Formats: sequence, structure tokens, C-alpha cells
Amino acid sequence: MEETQIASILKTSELYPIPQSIKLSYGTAGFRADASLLESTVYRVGILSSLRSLKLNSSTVGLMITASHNKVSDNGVKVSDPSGGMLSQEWEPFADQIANASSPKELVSLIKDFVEKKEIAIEKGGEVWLGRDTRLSGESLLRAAEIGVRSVLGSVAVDVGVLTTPQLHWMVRAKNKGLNATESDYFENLITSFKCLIGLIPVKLESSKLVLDGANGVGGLKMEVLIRSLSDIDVEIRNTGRDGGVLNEGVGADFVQKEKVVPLGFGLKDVGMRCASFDGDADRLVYFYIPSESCGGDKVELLDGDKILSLFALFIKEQLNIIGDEGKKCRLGVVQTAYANGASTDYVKEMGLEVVFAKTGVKHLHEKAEEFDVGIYFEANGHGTILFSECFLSWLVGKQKDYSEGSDKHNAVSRLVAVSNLINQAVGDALSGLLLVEVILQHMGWSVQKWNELYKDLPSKQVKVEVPDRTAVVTTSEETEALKPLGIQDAINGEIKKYQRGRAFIRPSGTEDVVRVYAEASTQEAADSLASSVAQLVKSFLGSS
Ligand SMILES: CC(=O)N[C@H]1[C@@H](OP(=O)(O)O)O[C@H](CO)[C@@H](O)[C@@H]1O
Ligand SMILES: [Mg+2]
Repeated sequence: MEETQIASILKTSELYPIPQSIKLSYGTAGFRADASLLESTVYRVGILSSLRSLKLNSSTVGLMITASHNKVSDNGVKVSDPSGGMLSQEWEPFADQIANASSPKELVSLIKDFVEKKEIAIEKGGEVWLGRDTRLSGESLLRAAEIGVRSVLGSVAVDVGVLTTPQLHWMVRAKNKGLNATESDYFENLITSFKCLIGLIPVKLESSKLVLDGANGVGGLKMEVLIRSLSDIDVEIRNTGRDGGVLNEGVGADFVQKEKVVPLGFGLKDVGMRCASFDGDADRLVYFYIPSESCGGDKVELLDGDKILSLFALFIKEQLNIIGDEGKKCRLGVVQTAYANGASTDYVKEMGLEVVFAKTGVKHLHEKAEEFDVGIYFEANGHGTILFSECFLSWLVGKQKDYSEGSDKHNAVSRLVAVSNLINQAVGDALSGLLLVEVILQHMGWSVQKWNELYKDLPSKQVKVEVPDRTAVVTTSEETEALKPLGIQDAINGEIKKYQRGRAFIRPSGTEDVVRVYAEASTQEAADSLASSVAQLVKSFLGSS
């Protein structure tokens, strides 16, 4: 590295000293912490993003400032690779090292070594697009990221404004493919493919209103823009953040999925209505309805990521069946995590689909879904998408020419092509996922209740346990067994044995300072009780903080 380059990093890093006693890790989905602690981290991730761009021939890299479903006082930063996917995991240890470097000198030395090791030609200059969610702290963090990016001399930082996480990933992917890549292109793409799918519905019925909980975040605001151009769905958006509501507080997909209660702003007036929730950066989507028999109107019937996955799988399978023998050759597969409800796994297996499991975090699921012609992945919390391989897509496009227009096979192929355009190929996207759910429900002529009947969830319960050191929990690669602390797994197994259809596991969260407990059993009371005994074990083995 040249002297001028070293001087540039030394000078800018003086502006962003690392706070005392902070140990950060890139975790499941980037760095997250209280926003007041993050300037130095975001500045350093700016540097990393420039280097990543340079390593990949100055392709555009994305840097997103968000803490997703975390509380409003938190913030975070994550990187989109030029493909639109998550930052290559190979670079995560470097991210951890520089985020924790205690002085400008140490920072420069780590960068210098890395640049040499990875043979990064630092002369050309990289390009980084910077997005942020609606958190107020995002503005100053974005400035820190810009300074970080530009401290790698010749690199360009482009502020693309307030966006959902998936919008930024989509734009980065499109840019590097040489396609139109602005936010309006993103909307245009959703609108065109949605309208195409609506136009291919065999028997069109009147559709009912959807009520959307925007989590007081960026997703609701973007949805407002989108629906202005869509006449085929009726959406009422609540929790837009304009009416005094706080981001993620008693609202949003994470809250609804974990607590299984209605978000603020919803209640008895909505009984039976089709409702949906986004998370804070709109990469998660869950549906729900309030069943009429519920007492007080706060309990919800949840349609989580697993149910969305099942609906998508069913629709795609239907189209492949229409195409016939050639369609049936398509390798359609599903990727889930240990948090997937056991009943959903049974359901997709019964459909004849291949199911594989990945570790928590979409970066792990995405990788595995890419191995199929059509790979559908979802986390139970509602983060997921459908990936179409290039090869299968070009086969489909070829078939569109072979079959006569208006024939069943032509329509089925056209639907699949439209799904590949509508659904975000870069990362799970609540906006595009919602449009796909809506159009499939219209296609099937189904209500949300009818969709919910695909299978009955096994009762489950998730709890978080605060412990002094969550890294004391070490799991197997599938995350279903704890290797450490020694003896805890035997104790957990002992609890599981007491319950019919019992299943439980623990893992340290990668986004919050907690150990997560998941439990499933044949009744809700049993699942609750299994979760609470396992949580008790966690406390006795690790101590509570
Ligand atoms: C049980 C759960 O929902 N875990 C979430 C959560 O990760 P943790 O590592 O469990 O904190 O946030 C991740 C990022 O949004 C998401 O990918 C993941 O599924
Ligand atoms: Mg999110």
C-alpha cells in the first residue's frame, strides 16, 4: 500500500475512535449494537466495502445501515456483495478484525496485510452504494460510511437514500448485471411482473382487502408508493411510523411471529381479515388473522415463513405439472432451518420435494437454494425467496417460444418466468413476497383461512435467555445439538423425552445478546413447558445476567 493511502486511512480513522470495551462480531446478519457505539464500525465497514469492490474489478458493492427488527435505539451495518447476495463469508473474519482494531495503527496494519494477502490492486478505486432504513441515527452513520469508503483513495460512495434492505440488494445486483438499477426500476419491475401474473389467472374473482402492519419502518412507506400503481390489490397500511408509533415496538413481523399476538393498531375490528406484517427493514414477511373465537382479539393465527414457502412450493409445482414430463424434470427443492415447524417439513416432503437444512441466517440458506433449478428458502420468521438457476430460466424462456400462446403450457411457463422477475433473486424481500402471496391466493381463489389449512402447525414456543456470555454455547453445524457447555445436551434430551413429538434446541443469537430456545410438542402447553424447562437449564448451566 502506498504512503498516501496509508496516510488517508490514518487521518480519517482519527475521526472515528473505537469506543471502550466493545467487542463486535459480523454475526448472523452484520454488525449490530446501540447506535451510539457504531460510528467507528460503520466507517471501517465503509473501508471493507471499497476493498471488496476493488477485489471484484470495481463492481458495485452495497452497504446497508439497518438493525432490522432490533429496537429503534440500535443500528447496524451489513454488506451486499456485487451479486446482490450477502457478503462472502470468507471476508467476515476480516470484518471482525478491523471492527475491533483498537488503534488507527492497528487498523492500517490489518488492512495492509489483508490487501497483500488477497492481492487487491488498490490503485483503481471501487464503488459502493449506501442505503439506510428510517432510523434517525442512520444519517450520521451514513456519513461515517462515506468517509470510510472514500478513505480508500479513488473509491466512490453513492448515497442511494432511505431504502429497504432488499431494495438495495436488488439495485446492486441489477447494476452489476448492466440493467436499469434505480429505485424506480425496482418498482417498475415489481409492477410489470405482478400485472403479468394477474393477467394469467384463469378465473378472476373479487379479492378482499389486505391490512398491512409496516412495523413503523421503511417497508410500509415503500409499499405506499408501490400500491399507487397497482389496481389489482386493495391494501390498507397501518403502522407507517407517521402516527407516532415507534419502529418495531409492539409491531412488525418479528414481534408477531415470536409473540403470536396482534401488533399495535390491530384488534377486534379486524377479526377474520387477511393481515400481514413486515419487519423493520422489510426483508421479512408474515401473514396472520385474528380468529373469531379468540378471546379479547389479541391472539393471532400465524402464517409464517414456512406457510409462505409451502404456498410458493405448491404454486410452482402446479405450473411444472402443467408443463408435463419436461417440467417434472426440474429439480425443485426447499431449504429450511431448525426453526422450521416440523409440520411444514412433513408437508413439503409429502409434496415430493427435496428438503435440505441450513444454519440460521439467510446467507446459509441462499447458498443451498442455489443448488436447485428452482430453490425455495424460508426462515420461519418470514425471510425467504425463490431462486431460479440461469440454466432453468433460459430453458423456460425458450419454451415460451415453443408453446402456442394462450395454451395451458404457455401460460404455466409464462407464470414461472413472471415469478422469477417478481420475486427478489438477491435476497428475501417482504414487498415482492407479499405481491406473490397475493397473486397466488387470487389464482387459487383462496382466503387466508383456506391457505392456513394446508397443514396444521405443531405447537411451538421460542424464548430468549439473557446470560453473562452467550458464546459459551457452542452447537453442531446443524445447530440442533449443543456441544458446549458440557452436559447440557444430555439434560435437554432428558426434558425432550418427557413430551410427545417433543423437539427442542438452543443456540446463541447472532443478532442479540441472548441464547435462543426453541421447543415444539404436541400441545401448546407442552411446548411452553418444554421451552421453559430448557430455558431453566440454560440459566443453571450458564448463570443468568
Ligand atoms: C430465530 C430467528 O428468527 N433468528 C433470526 C435472527 O438471527 P439470530 O442469530 O437468531 O439472532 O436474525 C437474523 C437476521 O435477521 C435471521 O436471519 C434469523 O433467522
Ligand atoms: Mg430484517
